[in-house]
Amino acid sequence: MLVEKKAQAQLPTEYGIFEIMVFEELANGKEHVAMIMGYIGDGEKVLSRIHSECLTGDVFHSLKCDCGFQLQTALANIAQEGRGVLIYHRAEGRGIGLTNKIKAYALQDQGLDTVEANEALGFPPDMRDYNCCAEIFEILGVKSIELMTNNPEKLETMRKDGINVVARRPLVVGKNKYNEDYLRIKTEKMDHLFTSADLDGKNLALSFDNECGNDKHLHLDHQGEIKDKE
Ligand SMILES: Nc1nc2c(ncn2[C@@H]2O[C@H](COP(=O)(O)OP(=O)(O)OP(=O)(O)O)[C@@H](O)[C@H]2O)c(=O)[nH]1
Ligand SMILES: [Zn+2]
Repeated sequence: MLVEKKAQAQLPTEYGIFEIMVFEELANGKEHVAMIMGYIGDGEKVLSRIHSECLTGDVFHSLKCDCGFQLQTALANIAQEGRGVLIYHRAEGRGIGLTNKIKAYALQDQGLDTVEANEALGFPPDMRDYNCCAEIFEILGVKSIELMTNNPEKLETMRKDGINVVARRPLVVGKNKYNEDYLRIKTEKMDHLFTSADLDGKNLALSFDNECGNDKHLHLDHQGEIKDKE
């Protein structure tokens, strides 16, 4: 047993009403979250997302990665179907934690890419493992999933751990001039499943007046489009 369910309640959100459950990972005390919408029923073909924690992207709407855009889109897709599960996997910074991720960002400011920055800090490019997520699906009675991801390792771990992946739904949103390299490195060095059309495709229109963008409020809609807000 990798995780233990600790708490559950209803959580109304702007996407609709979810059931939120907290699972403690026994090996390290991490509190993973499952957001469940609708009736899981027979557990077949459940629209799902394993979302790795990214404080900067998810909370502060950073443009340096695509995480925040993916989180919003995944929740919106689940709401559209009225049934699904999002696991919020507490693996900040691909498992190296927030402090080290920000140290890696500082190295990226000096020209290193995401993989080189991790390595310069003495870490492998990606320290995540998804076994606890498979166990959470199992506890929820989810047997087969349509997984929203571009990461082949998530698909492989689910299959190995007995969760049948019936389909992959690509999640390509939020591309902009600040995360172009980050997305490219994901295909070139991490085997993520982007097409060249995804990478060459249209960037978000950023409507900053300055490079910091701190003189305007920006509104991000669910498709990752950025619009001015009054
Ligand atoms: N170490 C490190 N972690 C990062 C960096 N940028 C984002 N992250 C973390 O990367 C994780 C998300 O991983 P990604 O590679 O963007 O995407 P993924 O989860 O593997 O794949 P998808 O399912 O397609 O989203 C989050 O935990 C982020 O905090 C970075 O430059 N360095
Ligand atoms: Zn991110």
